[in-house]
Amino acid sequence: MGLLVEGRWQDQWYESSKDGAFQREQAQRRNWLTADGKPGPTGVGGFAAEAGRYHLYVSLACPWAHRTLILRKLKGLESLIDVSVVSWLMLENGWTFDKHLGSTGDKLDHFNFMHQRYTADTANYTGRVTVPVLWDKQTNRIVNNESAEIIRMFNSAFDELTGNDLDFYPAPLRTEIDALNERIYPAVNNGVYRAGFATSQQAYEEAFDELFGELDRLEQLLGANRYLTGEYLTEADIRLFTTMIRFDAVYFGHFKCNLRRIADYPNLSNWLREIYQWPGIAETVSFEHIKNHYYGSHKTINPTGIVPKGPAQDFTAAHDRARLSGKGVWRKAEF
Ligand SMILES: N[C@@H](CCC(=O)N[C@@H](CS)C(=O)NCC(=O)O)C(=O)O
Repeated sequence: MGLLVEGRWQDQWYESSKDGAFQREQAQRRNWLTADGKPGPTGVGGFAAEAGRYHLYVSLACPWAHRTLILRKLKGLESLIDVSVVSWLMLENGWTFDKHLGSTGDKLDHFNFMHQRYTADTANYTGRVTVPVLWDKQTNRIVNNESAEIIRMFNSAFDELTGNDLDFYPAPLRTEIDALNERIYPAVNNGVYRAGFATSQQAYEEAFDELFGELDRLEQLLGANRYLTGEYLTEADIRLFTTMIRFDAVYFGHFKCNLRRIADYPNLSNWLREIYQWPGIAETVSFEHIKNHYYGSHKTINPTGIVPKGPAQDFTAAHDRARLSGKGVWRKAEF
């Protein structure tokens, strides 16, 4: 685990703040890929949607990268955007392309380390080397390394090329989706990390209480709603899914989020099984990468690197969600 300083790799664990709270660095590359190459909400323009031009770097262990893989799959982008998968083990060299440890290798340049991808973008890059990364082969630049934005681009930029009319961020539901994301990101998606990487009892307990407070609210919401916003499966569900699918196997033990398992929440666990069983989604889930990565890589919180064998889980078991009315994914009238 480390970071780049002026283009040089330094092995260094996360620095927490004075009060022991985990600080996540803001993603630094924020350009948008758009249908015609016009600039998006941030960054510069020039990144037009084209088949074969862009490459996605992911870890199958990482919940943020996982979102982008799901949108790539459900939006029919697999033949347009190829993927390189990093190794599950992230130690002194950060993310690597070690093929003996689950990586596909770097399909573009055969780099050994993900930090080489960042210095290929900017020779004197300073910052953490994170996944996902959306890379432009034409300009040799990182388009964007913020998953929340990459999934928005995937939701629409390629529609004319693919003819895919699924909409995970439909206009009439945006206010609700934004509000859910704003609650769920700090308390749940990042909340499990805030609990797991806290270096003071107080910071841990604050994260823990917020996390389970929010899970209780979501459990209640999913008692009335088939999906988070109601009848349609949206981006908000996908973003919650990638944290929930890792919860009982990793966050409960490794990150000490152990008030309750997701399996103990009837609505959340049935919702989780429904999403897991959604066509295409199970193929994006790798418990081999997930468990090996967290337990093997975080030596400060699991010094032996021993990976627990359990828990026994079956996400293919029947769910009860059909009792609530659902319409699947929203379809765009035109694009
Ligand atoms: N804001 C980023 C966060 C990505 C992120 O933190 N990824 C983790 C893996 S789960 C990572 O690459 N960490 C390496 C590091 O921080 O050194 C996003 O959502 O895309």
